[in-house]
This record gives sequence, structure tokens and C-alpha cells, in this order.
Amino acid sequence: YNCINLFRYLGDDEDGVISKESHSQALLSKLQQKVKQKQRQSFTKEREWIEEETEKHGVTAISEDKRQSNGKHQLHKRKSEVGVFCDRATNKYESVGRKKRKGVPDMMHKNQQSGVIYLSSLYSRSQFIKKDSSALRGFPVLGGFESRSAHKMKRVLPQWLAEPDVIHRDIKCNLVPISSTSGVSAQLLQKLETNGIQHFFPVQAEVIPAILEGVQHGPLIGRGGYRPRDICVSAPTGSGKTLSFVIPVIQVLMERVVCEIRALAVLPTKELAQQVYKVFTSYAEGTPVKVVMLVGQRSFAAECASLSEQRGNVRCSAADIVVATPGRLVDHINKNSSLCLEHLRFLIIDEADRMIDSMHQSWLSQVVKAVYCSKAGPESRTLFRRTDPACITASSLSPAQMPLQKLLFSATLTQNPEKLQQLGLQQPQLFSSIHSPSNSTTADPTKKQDGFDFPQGLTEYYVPCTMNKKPLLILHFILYLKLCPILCFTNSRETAHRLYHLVQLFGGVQAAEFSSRLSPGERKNTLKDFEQGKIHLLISTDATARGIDVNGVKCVVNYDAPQYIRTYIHRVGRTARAGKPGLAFTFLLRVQTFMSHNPRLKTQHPHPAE
Ligand SMILES: Nc1ncnc2c1ncn2[C@@H]1O[C@H](COP(=O)(O)OP(=O)(O)OP(=O)(O)O)[C@@H](O)[C@H]1O
Repeated sequence: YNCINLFRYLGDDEDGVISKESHSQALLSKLQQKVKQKQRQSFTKEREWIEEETEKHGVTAISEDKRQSNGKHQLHKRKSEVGVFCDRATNKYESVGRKKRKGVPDMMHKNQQSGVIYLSSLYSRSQFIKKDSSALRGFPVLGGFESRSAHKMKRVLPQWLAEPDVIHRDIKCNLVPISSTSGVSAQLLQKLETNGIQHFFPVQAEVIPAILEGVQHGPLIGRGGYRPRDICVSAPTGSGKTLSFVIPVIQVLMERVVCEIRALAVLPTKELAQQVYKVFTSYAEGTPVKVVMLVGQRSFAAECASLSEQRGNVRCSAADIVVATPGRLVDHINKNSSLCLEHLRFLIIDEADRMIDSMHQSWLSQVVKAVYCSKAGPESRTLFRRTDPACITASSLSPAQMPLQKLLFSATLTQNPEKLQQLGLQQPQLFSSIHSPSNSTTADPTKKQDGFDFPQGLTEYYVPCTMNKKPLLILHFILYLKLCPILCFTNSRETAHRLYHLVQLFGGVQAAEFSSRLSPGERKNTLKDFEQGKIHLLISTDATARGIDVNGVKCVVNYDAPQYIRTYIHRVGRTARAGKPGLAFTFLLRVQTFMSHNPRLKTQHPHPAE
């Protein structure tokens, strides 16, 4: 910069005698002097500021020379155990003490005990310089514009997301007698009662009539002659979302004449698909409705055979409802000619947010393609022409065609319109239990985009602890607090395996592990044993975090804190289901307690002496 100035501006000759070269040299030395002066000023100001901070907080900095000669960036503590911390992101200074050190890097913690605060290279000297100090350090600011924070965009949600149909959170106070829900046949009501269900939960009381309304005038047209609206449901874990799609789908299909695949339920894991398949079959029993599962539990050939049957010379569909995992479904779409989705009326996407995340498998586009492209060619579709609907116009509505209605369910359904857009929803209707300000058309942009709800009966605790004490705490929970059965989550299958062996070595606790280490058969048996109360402690990876409905789980323990809020919601949601109470404990290491901002969590000291 100085050099540029040297050539650009030579200044006026003082006496006209000095040669150009000597003049340049004089000017250069003059500028160098100025630079030195500026640097001196800068260091003085910096030292003044550090001394000022020292007086305020009781910290003093050793000089720059000494610091460099030590080879370490360190500050010596003098009066009290308080330091000054600069947040790189905000450029704000914060005093930190031993007790209260929010956001202080790990390096600082470790060494405070020795009375010296070490600064990691991340928080180097430059960060101890005030905001305007760049000018003082001999670097003139070009332009000199004041930095202004960028204007934040106001988030505007689509109306259907902003104004959902509200589902009551409190299950117990909002039970609806099953007989008062119109559209459910006496046969199904009888079945519900046999299964011990006299009342519908709030989500069921809202969603079942909404789905049935779409088929009130037959499966072809919805309300007002339009295509039925797609339905999205966001309700807490254990609130009964499964029955809210099983009942209306069975209700609609039990009146069908010809057996064709008319409902497809897609779930992210084998275990979840098996669970939903079980509920479907239990309510389809005694009706003509046939349910088939495609999850890879049986051989591909066996699954193909279950989809169709030979009647005389004709091959007919043997399934009304298919429950599948996305990978296996795509295999069948591509390789199995007996899977025909041309008559599909309901596409159920359970754990929808997870299914959106796994959209890279492009399972949805393959399903939609299979729905709208006839395998037998266009000439075979004489009765109903089925085309992928684009915009609704008078001509597009004139030929009757079977609509494909999507039903989405999740406890953590995203509100991100960009993500939801991937699903190609038709005039969607949202049912949600969330009453957060994020559900307003012009929500506060600083607020997180997704707000999620927890079951009412859930009490959450966090347990500050060290790594070594975690296994002891688990044993304490089982042996002294008698909190079994416990479902304990780890972040890796290695940790789950190690903890399992540790508990086995200790003895006296019926424990089992659940992870991808186990074969599908072993996993099924383990879950069965846990449900039957044969296992007191089930140590699991996130394989059981979503959707798994195990009756009577009293307590969930996050042995390792989950990385994402969604994972936390699904993990703790394995207890406090169907309006029952439940406990959730999260073991937090000291460093993690600084990061935890969940105001819902209460601290729990299992050992009063600690
Ligand atoms: N109306 C009802 N009366 C009594 N129990 C019910 C009723 N509806 C559902 N349940 C029971 O509540 C439990 C939780 O239901 P379900 O598995 O459908 O919850 P969910 O909302 O899908 O949970 P998740 O989000 O974790 O998948 C199940 O054991 C189910 O049998």
C-alpha cells in the first residue's frame, strides 16, 4: 500500500535541488517513520485496553514479546479465576468464571485448574483486540464503510402450513367415543372394541373423518368434485397416528369389488414396516382386504408370489394393501411384473420427514411413475385414463380418473416448504398439535423453522456426569431406583456392545443389545423379549428410536446425548405413549451441559451426595 502511494504521489520538491531518487528515499523513510509511530500507538492502545480489562476482571496479559518467547499464547491469572473470552462469531467480549463459562473452548477449561488460562490458537491474541483495532494495527481500512448487519428476510409460510387444523395435545382430556365418529362401519367398531379401544385419541378423531370425507362420493372424486386433498399429520410420538390411517384405509377398501393394490404404506425400516403390517392385518381380519408386506424378510420370489394369484387362466392381484420399505419397493417396481400400482388410491408415508431425507433413492418418483404409466401400454386403459395431474383445468377434470392421495405422518414433520415440495402435494391439509408462533404466516425469522411437540406425560431430566460414571448410573437406575424396563440409547453400535458386555460382567441385570450387529431374526426376538418383560435393560442404537411401539417402557436413557433434536424427540418418545406417563434421562458430560439449551430439561442428581 505504501509502495503504491510512493509511485502515485511524489509530493512537491522542497527546494528543487534534491534529485528524484534522494527525494524518493526521503519520502520512504518518512513513511516508514509514520508506520512505526502508528504501530507504537496501536500497541499502547491495545495494552491500555487489556489493562482496563484486567482491572475489571482480574486478569493480566503477559507482553507480546514474552508471549512469543514462551512460544505459547497464554495469560496469567492473578486475582480471581475469571477470564475474558471473545466470541469470534459475534466479536463480543464476555467474562468467564469457573462456575459460569458458557461457550468457552475446551482448552480453556482444562488448564484453568492450574491457574493459567491457555488460549487455543482459535482464540489468539488478535481476538483480544477491540473491534476498531484493525485501523490501529497499521492496516488502514479502505473505504471506511461501517459494517451493517444484513437485513433478515421475513419468513412467510404457505397458508396450509401456517394455519393447520389443530390437534389437542392432551390425550386423556380429549378422548372421543368411537361410535360418535361417522363413517366407521359397525364391523370395524366391533374390532376396535375387541382390541380394547373405546375412544379415539385426538389425532384419530380429526384425521379419520378427514380421510373418509375424501371418499364420501366414491374413490374417484373428492369434496366438490375435485381431487381429494393430500393430508399431512404432525402429532407427538405415541399419539396414535398409526390407527388414524389404518382405520379409514381398511374402511374404504372393505367395500371394494376387485382386488387391486389400492393402498401403499412406505416406512423407513423393516421393524417399523412389520409393526404397521401387524396393525393392518389385525383390522383387516374378517374383511376381504388382503395385506402384503415387502421388506426383504422373505425371498424375492416368495414376495412376488404373495402379490398375485392364478384364477383359471387369469393372474389376479392378491393384495389390497402393500406395506414396504423404500429399497425393497423399488426392487419390486423394477423387477416384478406382478406388482401393479395403476389402481393405487392411497400412498401412506409414515415417518415422513425421514422418508423425505431418504428421497435420494428416488423411490417416490419411481412409485409415481408406476402409478401413471401402465405396464400393459396405453391401449389397455380403456375405462380410466390415468395421467400425472399437472394444473387443474376444466379439461383435465372432465375424464374421471383415480386420484392418488398422499397421507403423511410424523412426530417431526418438517415445515420447510422446500423439502415438502419434493413430495408434490396436492392442496395439502395439515393437522398439527403445535401451537408455536412459527405457525403464523409471518413468523419471527430468528425462530427455528421446525417446532415439535412432546407427549404430555413425559418428564425429562438431564444428568450431569463423567464418562466413567455412565455405566454405574445405568446400574443405579435399575438396581436402586427400580426404573426398569429401560430403553438405553447409544450413538454407536460399538458403545452399545461395550456397555452390554460391561453390564453382563457386573451381573444381576437382564440386559440385551439391539443394533445392526444382530440379524433381522435376532432383532425381532429381542424386541419380543423386551416387550414381554424378559429384558430389563435394552441397549440400542437409533435403530429403535423411531416409531417402535413397545408397551410399558417406563424409562428412556440417552446414554450418549443425541446429535439432533429430531433424534432426541423420537428416542424419548419410546416412553410416555398413548397418554401414559414416562421418564427420559439424558447423560450429559460437563462440556455438553454448556451447549444444552433445552429449557424443558430438569437437572437430576441421582446421587444426592454429588
Ligand atoms: N384410541 C386408542 N386407545 C387406546 N390405545 C391406543 C389408541 N390409539 C392408539 N393406541 C395405542 O397407542 C400406542 C401408540 O400408538 P402409535 O404407535 O400409533 O403412535 P404414533 O403416534 O404412531 O407414535 P410414533 O410417532 O412414535 O410412531 C400403541 O400402542 C397403540 O396401540
